[in-house]
Amino acid sequence: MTEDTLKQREETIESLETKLDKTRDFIKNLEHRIRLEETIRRRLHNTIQELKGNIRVFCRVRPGLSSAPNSRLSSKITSARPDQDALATIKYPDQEGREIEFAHSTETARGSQVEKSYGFVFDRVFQPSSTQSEVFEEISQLVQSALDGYNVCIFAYGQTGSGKTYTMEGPLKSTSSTDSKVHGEMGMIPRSVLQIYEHARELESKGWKYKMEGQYVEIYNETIHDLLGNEGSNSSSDLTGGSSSSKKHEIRHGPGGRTTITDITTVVLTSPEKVAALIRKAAHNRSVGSTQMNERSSRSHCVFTLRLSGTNSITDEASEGVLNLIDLAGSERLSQSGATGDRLKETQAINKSLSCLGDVIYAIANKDPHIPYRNSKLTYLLQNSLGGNSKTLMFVNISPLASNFNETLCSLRFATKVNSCTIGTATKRPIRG
Ligand SMILES: Nc1ncnc2c1ncn2[C@@H]1O[C@H](COP(=O)(O)OP(=O)(O)OP(=O)(O)O)[C@@H](O)[C@H]1O
Repeated sequence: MTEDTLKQREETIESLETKLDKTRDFIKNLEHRIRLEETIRRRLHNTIQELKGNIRVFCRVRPGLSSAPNSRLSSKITSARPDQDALATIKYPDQEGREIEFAHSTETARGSQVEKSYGFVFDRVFQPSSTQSEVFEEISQLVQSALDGYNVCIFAYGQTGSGKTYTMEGPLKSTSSTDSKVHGEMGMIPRSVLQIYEHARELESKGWKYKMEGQYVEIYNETIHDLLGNEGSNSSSDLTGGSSSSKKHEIRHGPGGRTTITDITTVVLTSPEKVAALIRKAAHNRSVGSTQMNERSSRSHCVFTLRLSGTNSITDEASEGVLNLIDLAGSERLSQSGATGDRLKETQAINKSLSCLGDVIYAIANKDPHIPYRNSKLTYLLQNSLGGNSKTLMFVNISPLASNFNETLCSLRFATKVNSCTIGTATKRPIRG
């Protein structure tokens, strides 16, 4: 090689190195801008959520019974007799999907029929034809908030058989099947976790690393049961088999607004498959309870908690958010249930804890000096996830049957009260350590 060629090559290398340095600087600059934009996105996202209100109510109407009734569904709608299975007259008057109107005829003392109409307005009304994915689209922004470091509570409220579990979990088989129709029926819990996984993975390129831990508990007759526990095991779970533990669990509120439950199983969620296994195990433990306690699933509150801790090694930011998804116990009134003995005790416990939930929400909205969190296990457990530091959404699930009209009216009235509450501005949870 001549000296000239060598020199030429050296010059080319030098020029390429300079170009490479410039490109490196450019990339560094872009990465810095992306990180800044992520911080701005978080702030803007939160502002949008605040403008929408920190407490929102969505109404969802379950489809009617098909010609070949689902036996579980028929047996759940206890007050419906075949001759009363007619659908109520329901109208959805507005284009925006926020209004619902129920028409109901009653007989006067003279035996003539009068039709009365009852109208309600919510943040969103989902008709029976609404799919799980349409419903999730409306809550996905809220789920994102938990990843951004906020506390989020999503409740499903309504009478037994109105579609609370379907909304939250979907049909049980949907969490394990790859069949696309069944998969399409997945409820809010698996969809939330999947979305969180996807976002967390995207955020890795911006320096964020997340740890996700899940817990699933049942509150039955004011007692906490671990739905992920194995009899005789301690705090870690392999999510296989097992039945609900009979251990006594206490709620503890620690520093920095962190709530823990003693002796509870916490599962580190490393894959969507693990979430599906978690839901299957919780459902199994619940059904074990049901056969022993006569349809216990309808008589207990189920709380799925996902704790998301994130750290950013580049910007030194940290966030800790909690997402609670709660399938509340059936809300039917005592007079309707005709309960006696143990059933009466159960119904009283449910009614008390549901009215405590209402009281807590009103007290927060009224800025009362005393918020009665301690009046029920459910509100005490959710103390740090309800109030100024949180975002709350309530689904009011309702039945379309005319025979369920009175219960539907009660549910819609409760939900209207909740909807009239405005909870203070949410702030991020303080970071531990
Ligand atoms: N939107 C829907 N689309 C199709 N099926 C639904 C829908 N909502 C509910 N169902 C079906 O209706 C039945 C009762 O619903 P689900 O078990 O969710 O009621 P629930 O309110 O959770 O009752 P419980 O208080 O007993 O837990 C189930 O068989 C469920 O699959």
